[in-house]
Amino acid sequence: MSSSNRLLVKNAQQVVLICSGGQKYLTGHELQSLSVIENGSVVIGGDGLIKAVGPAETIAARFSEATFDKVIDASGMCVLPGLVDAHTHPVWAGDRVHEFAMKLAGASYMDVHRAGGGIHFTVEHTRAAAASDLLTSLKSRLVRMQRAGTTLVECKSGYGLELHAELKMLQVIEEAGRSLPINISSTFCGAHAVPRGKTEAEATEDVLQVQLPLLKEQMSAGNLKVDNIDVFCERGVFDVASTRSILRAGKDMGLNINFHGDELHPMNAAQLGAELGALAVSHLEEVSDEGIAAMAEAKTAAVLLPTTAYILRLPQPRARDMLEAGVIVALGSDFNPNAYCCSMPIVMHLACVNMKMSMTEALAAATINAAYALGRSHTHGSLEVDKHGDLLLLNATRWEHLIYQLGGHQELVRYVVVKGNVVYDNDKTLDL
Ligand SMILES: N=CN[C@@H](CCC(=O)O)C(=O)O
Ligand SMILES: [Zn+2]
Repeated sequence: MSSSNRLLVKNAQQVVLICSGGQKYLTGHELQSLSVIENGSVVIGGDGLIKAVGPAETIAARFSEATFDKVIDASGMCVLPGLVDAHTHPVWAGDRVHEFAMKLAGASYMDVHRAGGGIHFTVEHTRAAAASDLLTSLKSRLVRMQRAGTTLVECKSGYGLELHAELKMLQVIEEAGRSLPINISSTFCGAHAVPRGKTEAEATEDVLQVQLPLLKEQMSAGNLKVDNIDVFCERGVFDVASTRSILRAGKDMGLNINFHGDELHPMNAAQLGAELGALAVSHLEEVSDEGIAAMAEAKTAAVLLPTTAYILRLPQPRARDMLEAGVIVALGSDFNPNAYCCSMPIVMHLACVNMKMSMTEALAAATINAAYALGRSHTHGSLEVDKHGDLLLLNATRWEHLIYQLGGHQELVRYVVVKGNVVYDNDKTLDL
């Protein structure tokens, strides 16, 4: 074989495939052990897709005549698929460090929100910010995520709450995806809160009659690419009826349904997600048994966000009950001004300790199942032939170090690779 390939990663102590049978998600007993090759190699072709992955000797023999743009000797290292962060709010201006002190002193999330802080504070600053400033801060946040191993990330709008500011945020997300080597799944979240001066009914009408039609126009004209629709379905924010009408309208435009539900109060949002064929519902701290059963049946993924429960001292999402019921469990960082965390390794650690997930469950939730929640598990989330050559290399001989070493990813992650190109080399500053 003599065609040119982009990258050979050879002789890794472990290559963690996650799965090897083309599964789109993993549930139940499939999560007890993941597919791992001891002493393995990976080849990424000139198209950036995985051409081969297998035992080092087999790959060496098969590619003995091949040429590679780059070869990494991964002796003593582990190779994993790039991590997938299934829920973030990374476009905003104005941090909320002052609110952290209030929350530590006992104020609840909704106390702060009702007092005009929380999302409202961020909306005010984001509306006033120039797109170029939002882009600069978004890019630096995405780079931080990437250095912690994330190669596919969901990014929401939702701090505009009116047409022009929402479109500004979506354009900034799109521009970041064009200028940085990271995969983005973009989400319209114009119903993230009821804006000041409007009732819930008026805000719902604005999303249905103004924001979504204009978004559709922009998408049809090829000016904007958006993947998902989101609503914050919560008591005092959007009720089930408003949520249903907005999500249905988004689905009619071809968007995947992926929304916030059952976070602070039980709202039957999980059942709503199942009814609407949602790809995912996030949060679920207050999900009911019926909601869990409905999500398992409908194959609606549960995107669990361990940082939120941790920071807000909420009850932990019932990960074990969901896993036992066969729900597709995914993870997200929920990066936002309330939960300032860019690191999926920390998220996995919290999921294991606080939500009682095993390390194999957490890694699958942060790879193949998170990719499923974004409708991308046919191309991302595992190291299988023809998927994107997105991976990370760890300075460790067992992959579990990535979860075990709390906050240790800065030293552990040696390389991050996207479509066969090294986008982060921990030993060098790359000029991308
Ligand atoms: N719960 C609603 N939305 C975000 C928080 C956004 C914010 O507080 O700015 C979340 O997922 O945690
Ligand atoms: Zn969120």
